[in-house]
Amino acid sequence: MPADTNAYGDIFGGWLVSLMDAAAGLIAARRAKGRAVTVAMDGMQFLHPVKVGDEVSVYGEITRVGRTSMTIQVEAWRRLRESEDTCKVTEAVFTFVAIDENGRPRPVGG
Ligand SMILES: CC(=O)SCCNC(=O)CCNC(=O)[C@H](O)C(C)(C)COP(=O)(O)OP(=O)(O)OC[C@H]1O[C@@H](n2cnc3c(N)ncnc32)[C@H](O)[C@@H]1OP(=O)(O)O
Repeated sequence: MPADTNAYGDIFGGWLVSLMDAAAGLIAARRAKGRAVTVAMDGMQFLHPVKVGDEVSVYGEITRVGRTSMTIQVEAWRRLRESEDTCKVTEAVFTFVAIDENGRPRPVGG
């Protein structure tokens, strides 16, 4: 069986979560100007399947900045390979914490 799909050709949810985590991590590192780690992922919902060959796009934005943490809303969208049809397949709220070289939380800064 392919590593990223089930027997019916649907992408595993974990593959999408990984993509979304990576996207949120990019946003967090950029905002924190340094290393940031995932501390929580909330509100995950899978609304539609993704098939092999679909185009997947991931969008994220920071919705809150705390002292050391950032909340990032992430959505994944699918476009059918041979059509303009798109739909949101999943969304989640990620919390990242900026950390220092010892792995301890550090202020995100202004
Ligand atoms: C296991 C893995 O490999 S998972 C993938 C990668 N992620 C990791 O490795 C992270 C592992 N976790 C850790 O190292 C630690 O939990 C840390 C460094 C992220 C946080 O350390 P803590 O001692 O819990 O820090 P602390 O209690 O001071 O909280 C830091 C911030 O995170 C926030 N926070 C902590 N836990 C949560 C949570 N479950 N949900 C939302 N926010 C949280 C706090 O509110 C605080 O935010 P603020 O400073 O903006 O007010």
